[in-house]
Amino acid sequence: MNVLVSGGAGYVGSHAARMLANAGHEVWAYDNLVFGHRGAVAPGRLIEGDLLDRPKLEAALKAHKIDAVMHFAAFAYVGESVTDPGKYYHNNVVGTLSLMDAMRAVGVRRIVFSSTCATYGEPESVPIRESQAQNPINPYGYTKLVIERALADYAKAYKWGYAALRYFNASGASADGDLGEDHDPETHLIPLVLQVALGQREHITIFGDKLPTPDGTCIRDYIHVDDLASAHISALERLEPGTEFKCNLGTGQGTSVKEVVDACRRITGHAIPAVIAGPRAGDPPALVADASLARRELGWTPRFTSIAPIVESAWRWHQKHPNGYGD
Ligand SMILES: NC(=O)c1ccc[n+]([C@@H]2O[C@H](COP(=O)([O-])OP(=O)(O)OC[C@H]3O[C@@H](n4cnc5c(N)ncnc54)[C@H](O)[C@@H]3O)[C@@H](O)[C@H]2O)c1
Ligand SMILES: O=c1ccn([C@@H]2O[C@H](COP(=O)(O)OP(=O)(O)O[C@H]3O[C@H](CO)[C@@H](O)[C@H](O)[C@H]3O)[C@@H](O)[C@H]2O)c(=O)[nH]1
Repeated sequence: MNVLVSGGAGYVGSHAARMLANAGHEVWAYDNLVFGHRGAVAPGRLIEGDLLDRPKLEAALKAHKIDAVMHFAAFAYVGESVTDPGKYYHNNVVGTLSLMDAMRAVGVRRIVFSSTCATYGEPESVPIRESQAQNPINPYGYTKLVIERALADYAKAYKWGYAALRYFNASGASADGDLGEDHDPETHLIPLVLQVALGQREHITIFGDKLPTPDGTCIRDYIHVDDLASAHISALERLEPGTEFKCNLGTGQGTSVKEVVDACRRITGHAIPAVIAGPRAGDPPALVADASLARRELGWTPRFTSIAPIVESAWRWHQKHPNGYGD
């Protein structure tokens, strides 16, 4: 297939684009480079453009005879979405509608969308199944939920096939250490801990150690970025007009913040000082996927099921690229 990967210069999108190309698809990354990196895209495969630029999008879809879109482009800082919701609704909702309408105008009817477990808000129970109520507790989560709904409506009315994949915590890096996580500012736990091991930070701050979890720190479901990528490809290859997938993407395993820090200590051999602070506002104590639906519907199985190999892959990337992509 000819696939347009929006946000293809970003963290998850670049891994998916590379895996798609390796699987024999023709791939074009569409990214405005606000957070993305030229070095994360295969040479000659970047179309520099904004989601809100409808004419440019339509031209790209037409010129490359695009069959399907993988849509990663969005803003994803939960805290900033609370203080500046307009920025998030504009980019994530208006921007995505611009993309969807460009697809409609050109006749592209397959899309795989990056949703998030943040659409569930405070979960009713853990592990989280797709049937749980979606009540986001921040604007970022709402922007993703709005698009899930819009996709369902477009799919019904215009006979689209779509997948809304609700990721848990994307983590890790490509096996060769050439693609990885480079966010500025960085807010995610694993890269921050590894920056301590690289000597770029004094310590890691642990947000809360008296939460209702076995060791008192937050539990998350860390899913390797290449496993996310392979789930996207499985979904894409199953999309027909009228197909609808709404699946969690996680491992089903919870790992606490302390366990992540300990794994990083073992793997890097660095003492990694940790400072305990209060919990971060809006952080649920535990988020773990029931990942069985994606296994059944997408025929997908994550290869990374424990934190150590995920951290090992991230550590390879950070050692090889201590300053990220360097742009
Ligand atoms: N990283 C996670 O743990 C996680 C978890 C759940 C969901 N998600 C979702 O997955 C997607 C990818 O996340 P990521 O961590 O790779 O983020 P990222 O910031 O690394 O990548 C997003 C890319 O989209 C581009 N972009 C943003 N707005 C754009 C616009 N208007 N036009 C063109 N390009 C634009 C950015 O330049 C960037 O390259 C996002 O939609 C995010 O909400 C991520
Ligand atoms: O310096 C830090 C950073 C994080 N944490 C904790 O580590 C865990 C993971 O945090 P982080 O890596 O920031 O990820 P999340 O806040 O869980 O959010 C990510 O995962 C969500 C889905 O779970 C996505 O929706 C978001 O886009 C993505 O940022 C949380 O318990 C945090 O409280 C710390 O203790 N110290």
